[in-house]
Amino acid sequence: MGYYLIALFVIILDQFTKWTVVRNMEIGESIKIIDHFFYLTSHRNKGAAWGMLEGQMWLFYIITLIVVSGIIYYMQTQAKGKPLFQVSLAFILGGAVGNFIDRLFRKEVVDFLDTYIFGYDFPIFNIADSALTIGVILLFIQMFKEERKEKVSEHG
Ligand SMILES: CCC[C@@H]1OC(=O)[C@@H](C)C[C@H](C)CCCCC(=O)CCC[C@@H](CC)/C=C\C=C(/COC)CC[C@@H](O)[C@@H](O)C[C@H](O)CNC1=O
Repeated sequence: MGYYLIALFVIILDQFTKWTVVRNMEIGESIKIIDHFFYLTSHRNKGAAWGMLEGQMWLFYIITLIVVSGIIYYMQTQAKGKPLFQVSLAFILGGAVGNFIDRLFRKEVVDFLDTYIFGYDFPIFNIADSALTIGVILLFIQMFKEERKEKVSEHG
């Protein structure tokens, strides 16, 4: 149950930051935080990453519901007793739900984290995307750990 609180925290932080951007910034408005590195730019995305599949909301609902139900199933079964596994799933769960709420009520996703560190044309993203990406990375680390553990036990 504790791990769901991580997802809840991600959702609340994600929705609060998006709500603040929507309330205080015009679309397209940009606030410089660190010159040439980091800006807050109010942006909307009707698609997935990089604006893929723009407007395909039903597809996004279906994918998100599959992702969310898969995660809850894994949290109740395979991830039992594996903290890193649980935490990575909780981050992905929080991110997926955060963007799902936007897609449901706004029919688009609010983005505002505008960086030039990852390469000039890196898309503008949000807290939910960050949680999803962190969750995916942690999941890979977890899978790598599991694989190594099996290797060691095989060879003793
Ligand atoms: C992060 C997944 C995108 C997120 O997926 C979601 O919601 C999930 C739960 C449901 C989608 C319907 C399906 C995802 C398809 C997978 C995908 O797309 C592969 C992406 C790779 C990814 C590593 C995992 C790299 C990085 C992306 C970005 C930067 O992330 C830090 C760009 C974010 C900006 O394009 C921003 O405008 C996006 C906008 O906020 C809507 N966000 C979504 O669709």
